Amino acid sequence: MHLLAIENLVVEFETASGPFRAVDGVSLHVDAREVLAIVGESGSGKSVAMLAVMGLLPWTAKVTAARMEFAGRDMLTLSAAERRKIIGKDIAMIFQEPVASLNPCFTVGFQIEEVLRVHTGLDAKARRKRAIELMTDVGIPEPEERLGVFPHQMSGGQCQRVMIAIALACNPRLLIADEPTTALDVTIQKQILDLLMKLQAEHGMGLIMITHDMGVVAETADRVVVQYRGRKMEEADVLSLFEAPKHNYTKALLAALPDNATGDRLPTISDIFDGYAGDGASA
Ligand SMILES: Nc1ncnc2c1ncn2[C@@H]1O[C@H](COP(=O)(O)OP(=O)(O)OP(=O)(O)O)[C@@H](O)[C@H]1O
Repeated sequence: MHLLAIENLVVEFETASGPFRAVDGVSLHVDAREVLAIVGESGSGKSVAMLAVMGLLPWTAKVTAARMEFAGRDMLTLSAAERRKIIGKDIAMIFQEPVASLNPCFTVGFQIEEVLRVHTGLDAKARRKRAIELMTDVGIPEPEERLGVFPHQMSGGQCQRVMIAIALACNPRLLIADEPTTALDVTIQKQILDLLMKLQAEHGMGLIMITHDMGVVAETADRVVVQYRGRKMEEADVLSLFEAPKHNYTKALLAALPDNATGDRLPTISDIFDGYAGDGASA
């Protein structure tokens, strides 16, 4: 049994110009202790697919799937109350903009302890102790003092560490990281990726890494799903994908890596993959 299994997921938004299909029949799975990267350029429906799993899409979104199971439970038929018990506890998500993801009005300590209050039976003293433990785990120095600060008093990297602490507060079985390093300085990106990989291994979590960056895929993933215009183009283990990509779009993503630049300009996806009609044509 997979930790998360999705079959034929479709997400359609009601827009002023009619229905818009952001996710078009995506199937994927992830197991415990496995890192699955979902890669594709901006707008390919990576975030929307995972927000559908979390139940975090606005009412204008219509979500259908042949199957959406988490740890053997059918997520499609869960009541809102049952889903709330799983989301934030067994499945947690971190986002691209750590500063914007935290509430500016509350201290970091309050925000970590609030998750523990909602999802665990810990009393106030135990919650504080656990919050200090979590701040230590994510590498924030002087954790006791830092619990009293507000998000704007921390750097972007530190805010992302706090978001990771909040996500890990209830020992989730699955963590979804949506472009977790994109908004951070290059020097900090590596630290945050290393931290995520260390915590994933220590906790034996399944991890879904949403990214547009093949470098991040190479550093983190066991298996990769390549998505384009809402559709899955290719799925492979990470070595096969880099050594023998099957789909033209995957080849274009790889060719657009800075290391593969030959002239004085970086190639873009459309330089390599022009004229693609979205029909799943492979090389
Ligand atoms: N609430 C919404 N209403 C209408 N369209 C939406 C809504 N949310 C997202 N979309 C559209 O769905 C498509 C997929 O968006 P999504 O955020 O999943 O892309 P992505 O691959 O994660 O890229 P990015 O990394 O830029 O977020 C985009 O075209 C986006 O404009």
